[in-house]
Amino acid sequence: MDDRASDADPAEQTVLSALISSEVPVGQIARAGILECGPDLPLCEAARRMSVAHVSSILVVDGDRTVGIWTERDALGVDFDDPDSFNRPIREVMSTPVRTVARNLSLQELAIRFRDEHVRHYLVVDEDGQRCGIVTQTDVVLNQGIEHYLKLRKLDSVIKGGLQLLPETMPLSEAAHHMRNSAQDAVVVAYADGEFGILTERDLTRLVADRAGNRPVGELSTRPLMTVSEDASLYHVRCLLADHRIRHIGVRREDGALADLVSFKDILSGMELVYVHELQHALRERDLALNASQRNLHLAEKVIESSLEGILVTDENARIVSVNPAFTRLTGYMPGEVLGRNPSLLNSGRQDKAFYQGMWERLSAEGQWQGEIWNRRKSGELYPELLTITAIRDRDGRLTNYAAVFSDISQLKENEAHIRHLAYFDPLTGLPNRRLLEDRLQVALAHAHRNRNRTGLLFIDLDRFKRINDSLGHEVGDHLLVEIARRLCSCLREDDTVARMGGDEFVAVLSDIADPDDAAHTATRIIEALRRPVQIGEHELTVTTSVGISIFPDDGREATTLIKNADTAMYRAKAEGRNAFQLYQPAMNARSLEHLALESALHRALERDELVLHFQPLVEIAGGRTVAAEALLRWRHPELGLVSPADFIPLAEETGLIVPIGEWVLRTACLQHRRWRELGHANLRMLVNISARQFRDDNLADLVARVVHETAMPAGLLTLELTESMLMENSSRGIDVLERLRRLGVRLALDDFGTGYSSLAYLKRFPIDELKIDRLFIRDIERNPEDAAIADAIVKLAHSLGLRVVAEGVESAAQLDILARHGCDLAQGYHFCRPVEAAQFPL
Ligand SMILES: Nc1nc2c(ncn2[C@@H]2O[C@H](COP(=O)(O)O[C@H]3[C@@H](O)[C@H](n4cnc5c(=O)[nH]c(N)nc54)O[C@@H]3COP(=O)(O)O)[C@@H](O)[C@H]2O)c(=O)[nH]1
Repeated sequence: MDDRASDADPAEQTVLSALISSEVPVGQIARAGILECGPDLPLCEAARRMSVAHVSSILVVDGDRTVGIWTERDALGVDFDDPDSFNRPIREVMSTPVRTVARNLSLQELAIRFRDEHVRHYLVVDEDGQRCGIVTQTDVVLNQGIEHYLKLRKLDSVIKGGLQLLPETMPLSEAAHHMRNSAQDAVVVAYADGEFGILTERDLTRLVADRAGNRPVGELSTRPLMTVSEDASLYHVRCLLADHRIRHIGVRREDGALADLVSFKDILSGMELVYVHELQHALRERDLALNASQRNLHLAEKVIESSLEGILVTDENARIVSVNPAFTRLTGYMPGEVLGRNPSLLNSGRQDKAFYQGMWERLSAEGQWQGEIWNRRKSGELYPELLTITAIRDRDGRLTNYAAVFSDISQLKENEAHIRHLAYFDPLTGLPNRRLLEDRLQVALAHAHRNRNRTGLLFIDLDRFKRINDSLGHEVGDHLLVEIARRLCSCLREDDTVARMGGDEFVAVLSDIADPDDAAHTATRIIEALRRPVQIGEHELTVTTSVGISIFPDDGREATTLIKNADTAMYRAKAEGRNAFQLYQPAMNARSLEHLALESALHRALERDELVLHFQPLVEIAGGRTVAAEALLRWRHPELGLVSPADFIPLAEETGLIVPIGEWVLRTACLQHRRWRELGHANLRMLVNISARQFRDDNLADLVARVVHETAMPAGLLTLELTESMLMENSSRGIDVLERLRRLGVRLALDDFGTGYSSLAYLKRFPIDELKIDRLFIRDIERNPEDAAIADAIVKLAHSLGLRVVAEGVESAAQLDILARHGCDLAQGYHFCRPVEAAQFPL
C-alpha cells in the first residue's frame, strides 16, 4: 500500500483492503495438509488426531473419494454416558456430503457463500476436483484486513447477553447437550468459590479422544476463565485471543460482574456481515468510480483527439510522451517521429537563450507559461504560435509532466499585419500613405536637424489625370497610378520615401540632401520618368507632371509647412505651363492664397452650376441675316452677380481650371445649338472661344471630337476661335492641332486679329477659315483713316487667302457702313445685339 493509502481515513482503508483481498483466490488462504482418515477409524482416534494437529475438522476419505467430515462441533453429539460411542467408526457420525469450493474462487465470493449457506468449513478442490485444503469462515475473515473495524468497535457491541452459567456439578453429557441445543461452542462453568471456568467444543473433542466418562464439568473445565473489560476494543480482544492461543474470553462489566462469554467467532460474525456489506458497497462504488473515470478518460481522450489546438505532453525530463492529431497537422511530425524526443526539435532559432531561460524560470515559479513563440514545422517553414505550457504535479507535488497546448496564429498575424498595412499604406499603389509619410518626414527632419543637413520635399501632381480617369474609366486610371508609383520609386534612393497623398498627388521625402540642386535633379528625373508613355491595354498614355519643391530648413522647419510650401510651388509649376518643377519661393505664398481662393470659388462655380453662356449674333453684312452665334461665358457669382470672363478667365488659365471650364463651354454651346436646330435653325453656326491653355493640351482635338459626337453637333457648323499668340507659341505643333481639328470638319477663326503678330505670312501656313478683326480697329474706324485702312487691308488680304472676315465690336451703323464698303463679310457688336441668354437670342 502506498503512503497515500496510509493517510486515508479508516473507512477508505477498509475499502482498499477489501478490494485488495477480494482479488485473493481461496486456494491462497486455504490450509493445506488436510487431516484425513478412513471411514472405519474409531471416533476417539479421529478426535485424538485433531487435538494433536490443533485442527477443527477431519476429512473422511475412502480411497480418492471424500465421503464425509467430522468437526469439533460434532463432538457435542457424542454420548459421554456410553463408553462405546468413543469407539464407533467415524463414518457413522460424520457429516456428509462435504461442501466444496474451487480453489480459484475469489475470497469475496467465498464470503458470500459462507453467509448464504451457513456452513463453517469448505473443502477446497482444484480444477480436477482434487483436494487442496480446508477453508473456514475464520480464515476468510482473518484475511480481510479487518483490523480497523476491530479498533473502532468496542467489545460491548458484540455482547449478546443471556449468559448461562453451568454449575460445576453438571455432568459432561448434560453440558454437551446444553451446548448443542443452545448452539454454543463454549460454556462458562461457575464454581462455588465464585470462580469461573470454561468448557469448549475443542475441550469436548479432546475428551472424546480421552474417552472421558460423564464426569462433572467442574472437573473438566479450564479455570480460571480469562476475562476482559467490556470497554476494550474488539481489536484488543482479538490480540489477547491470538496471544494466548484461546478462542473465548469472558467479558466483565465495570462493576466486575461477568457479563458474557464472547468467542473469536462472535467477534468475527459481526464483522463478516459488515465486511460483506462493505465489500459490496465498495465494489459498487469501485464500479461506479471506474465507469465514471472511464467515461471521463474517454471524454478527455476525445477532446484531446479532436482538439484543433496542438497538444504535446512530456515527462518530467521534457521528453515527449504523447501528441495529438492536431500536433501532427500543425507541425507535420508524426507521433513516432517525436515521441521520446525533446520539444526543442521544433525550435525556430528566432528566440534566443534568454527567452527560453525566462520561460523555464516562469514555469518552475508559477507552474505555467503563456506567450507567442516562433516554431519550425517539419517542412522547415517557420510559424508563430500561441503557446501555453503547464507543469503537472502529482498529489505529493512531484513534477511528473509538462503539457503544452498551442495554436498556429499565422493567419492572425497576417490579419494584424494587413490591418497595420492598411493603416499606413495606400492599398492601390502599396506606397506609404499620408499618415506614414508624416511619421517618416518627422524622422527625416529630426535626422537632418541632428546632422545639420537638408531634407527635400517634392510635391508631385500629375497633369490632367482627371481627364484620363473621366474619359477612360477608373480602372485605367488605377493602372496608370500603379505604374506611376513604380516609376517614382525607381527614381529615388532607398532611404527616400515616396507616399501617395490621395488622387494623383504624391510626395517624396529626400533625406539628407546637400543642397536644393539635389532635389531639383531628382524632380527632373521624376518628370522624365513619368513622361514616358504608359501602355495600359490598348491605350498608350502620356502624362506630364508638375513638381513643387520645398527644402528643410530653408523653406520651413515643420512638416506641415514644408508640405504646404511644396504644394504652393507645385501650383506655380502648373501655372507656368506644367510638366516642370518649381522650387518654393516665399513670394509664392501671397499669390497662391489668392489663387487658391479663386480656384476653389471657380471649382464651386462649375460644381454649383454658377456658369452660364450668353450668346452674341454674327450678322451677314450684305443681307443682315444672323448666321452665327458666339458663345460667351458668364459667372453668376452668388454675391458678386454676373462676373465678366475678362475678370476670371486669366486666373482660370493660370490655375488650369480653364480646361474643365472650356470643356463645359464647348459642350453647353453644342447642346444649345442642338436645341436651336430642333427649332429649325439648321444652318446657324456656333462660335466657341478656345483659350491658350486649352490649345496647348494635346488632347484638344480628341475632346472636340468627343463632344461633337456626344452632342450630335454638325462639325461644319462649329467654329473654334483661337488667337494669333496661341499659334505663334509653337507654330509647327499649332499647325498639327489645327489640322487635326480641321479633319474633324470643325472651322477655325483667328480672334482679335491685328493685336498680336499680325503676320500675314504665317496665316498662309495655318488652316484658318475666318479672321476676326479686333474691335480696337473698329472702334474709331469712322474717325481714324489708319484704322479704316488696316481694316480694309485685312479684309483684302484675308479674301486673297480665301478667308472670311468678321468685324468685332461694331457699335454703330456708320461703322457697319464703312465695313460693308470694305467688303467685310460679317459683323458682330452691340449695334446688332449685346451678348444675351439663349432665350433672348435673336434668330
Ligand atoms: N476662352 C474663353 N474666352 C472667353 C469665353 N467667353 C468669353 N471669353 C473671352 O473673354 C473676354 C471677354 O469677353 P466678354 O466680356 O464676353 O466680351 C465679349 C463681348 O461682350 C465683347 N463685345 C461684343 N460686341 C462688343 C461691342 O460692340 N463693344 C464692346 N465694347 N464689346 C463687345 O467682346 C467680347 C467678345 O470678344 P471675342 O471673343 O474676341 O469675340 C474675351 O476675350 C472673350 O474672348 C469663353 O467661353 N472661353
